[in-house]
Amino acid sequence: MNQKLSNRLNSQESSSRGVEISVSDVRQQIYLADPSSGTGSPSCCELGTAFHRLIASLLNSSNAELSTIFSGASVDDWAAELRDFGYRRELGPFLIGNAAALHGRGDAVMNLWVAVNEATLWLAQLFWDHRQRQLRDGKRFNPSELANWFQSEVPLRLELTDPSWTQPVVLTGVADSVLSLPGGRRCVIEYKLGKTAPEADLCQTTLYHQMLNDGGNNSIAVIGFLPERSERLIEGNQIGELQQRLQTLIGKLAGVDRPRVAPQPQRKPTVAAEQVTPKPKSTTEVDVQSLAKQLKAALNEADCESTFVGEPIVGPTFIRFTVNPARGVRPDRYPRNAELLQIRLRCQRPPVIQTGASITIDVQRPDRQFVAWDDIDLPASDPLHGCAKVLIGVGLDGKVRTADLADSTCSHLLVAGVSGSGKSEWLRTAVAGLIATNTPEQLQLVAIDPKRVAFHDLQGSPYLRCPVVFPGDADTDIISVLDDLIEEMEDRYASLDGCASLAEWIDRSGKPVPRIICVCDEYADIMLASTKQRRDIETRITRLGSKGRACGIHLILATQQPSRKTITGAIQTNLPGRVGLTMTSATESRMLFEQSGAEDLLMKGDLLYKDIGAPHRYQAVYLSDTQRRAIYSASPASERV
Ligand SMILES: Nc1ncnc2c1ncn2[C@@H]1O[C@H](COP(=O)(O)OP(=O)(O)OP(=O)(O)O)[C@@H](O)[C@H]1O
Repeated sequence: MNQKLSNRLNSQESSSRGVEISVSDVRQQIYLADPSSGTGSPSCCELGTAFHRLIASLLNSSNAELSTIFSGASVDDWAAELRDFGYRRELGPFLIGNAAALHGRGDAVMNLWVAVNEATLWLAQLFWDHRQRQLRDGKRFNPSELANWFQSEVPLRLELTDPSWTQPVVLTGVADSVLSLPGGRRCVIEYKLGKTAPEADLCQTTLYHQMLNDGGNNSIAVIGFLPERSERLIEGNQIGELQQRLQTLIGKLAGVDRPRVAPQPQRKPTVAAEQVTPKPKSTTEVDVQSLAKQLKAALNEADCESTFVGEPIVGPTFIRFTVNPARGVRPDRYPRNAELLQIRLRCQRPPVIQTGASITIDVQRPDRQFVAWDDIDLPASDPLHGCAKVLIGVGLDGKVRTADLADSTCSHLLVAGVSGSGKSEWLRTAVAGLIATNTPEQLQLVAIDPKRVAFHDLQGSPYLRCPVVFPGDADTDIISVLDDLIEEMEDRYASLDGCASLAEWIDRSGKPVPRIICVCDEYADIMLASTKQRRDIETRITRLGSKGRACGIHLILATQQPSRKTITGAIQTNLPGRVGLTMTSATESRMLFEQSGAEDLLMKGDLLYKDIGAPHRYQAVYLSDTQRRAIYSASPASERV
């Protein structure tokens, strides 16, 4: 990052006060207001991340590498060299490392490859033109100066004020790239892979531009690789009106555009999302009939002649068709032909197919809906006991599914999913649901955060039994955190005095006793630190898992890596409730559910949940950063009026 920019960011940070809101919150709201304009997300999240990494890595090449790349005699040579270099350094290792997850997704990989070609050609042309200008002006072309043009992943922060607001709003975000051209002009660039949501992308970029505080001279560009390059450039003098409209929306989202009311976290936070978040669309807005026709034709092509049973059910994420196979068609033909169905129905992932008494085929909705926190009802809370129900998601019937930790079938939860599948969001929403339905006398949280980002906002919360645990910090001993829970468990057993459960104990004493819930994001990080640590942690998790429920101590553990090393036999047995977000392979899905299926989920909170019986599919509830902070920092229920 250049010095000027870094100075500005530091000074902005120190002067910040007011309600904090992130650019991605604003983007999400704009997308939710018109999801028909695109998928809202890259065509495939891991591929999008790989693409970003490749561009950042090219731009961060060493001087020697840049000199080699730009030694050719034509712009095509430069592009070829950039592409080969990017392949060797980023793309090749990514494709090899994710071979299993990318199996059957040849179209998406091809798109990525075309996008990489387009992106390297674009960069080569940009630099070539610069070289030609340098030569024309009699100046030396120095490839290493190009790297200074771009700053990747630039963190930005800006305090906004408005006369009609009750307090300032602090806007935060990370811009993909800031291009500083010779002559002082700067351009904010967002790279998008695939058709996302053009309006939301433009607004996001406009906000980054405003956060750079560059005045009217500089332009913004949203450069998409769809996979062919598409560029939307807006000059500085056209940006003002858009910024004004965005400021109005930000005021609403942050809840500062009207007199503030006392926080009521038991229900919904003060975010004015109801004004911008549409309810899920009715079934008539998806062309279910034409999708059914396409599905029937694809099934016939796959020699899976079928009769459709009942009406298709339209959920927020996918549409479920139930079919009966014609005589002579074996049920296992359906999953084997999932990839053909994916191609014919033009879906991102193969449909999830479950076979049983009849066969269900879940086809991704072309206009996927997210389930906003404001659209759901939280589980009821008992004045004495509080509520032990954890939000899982919303099912096909539109109903909220919860897991009752007081129940032995789901007293502890294991959560797994690849990076970007929505694990951390799910955990944070689960914690928000618990906070919103309990007082600190009814609930104590132990939050373990190896990635340091999942529970940061919880710090200082009265619901915490101990400060948020960041494994790796010098003064943090994860084993003693678990030992403290075991000690508390043994103490509680000594006090239960014949009561079979925490509920019975509370009823007998007439006083609340807090349920203790230990939530850990990415527990593989602490498990795999060393063989000894792995054994030590496994022993403690097993003890808490086997005895914790009766005295109200529960574990919710998440991991990106559901393997034999992290989900050992003892952990499998003692953590009965399973939340599976998108996984990299059928093998990982089997680790959690003893069956495949989670590898075909659609990221962003699309999940399977299982306690007893077969897994069922839900869409996790979306809680914006602002809403989450409002709930995490709201006064506890006991102080509410
Ligand atoms: N329920 C949801 N509804 C809508 N979007 C969601 C939902 N859950 C997650 N997302 C989107 O998916 C993105 C990735 O989510 P999240 O950070 O929770 O993934 P993750 O699995 O924890 O990844 P990592 O392990 O890399 O942190 C989020 O930035 C958010 O935009």
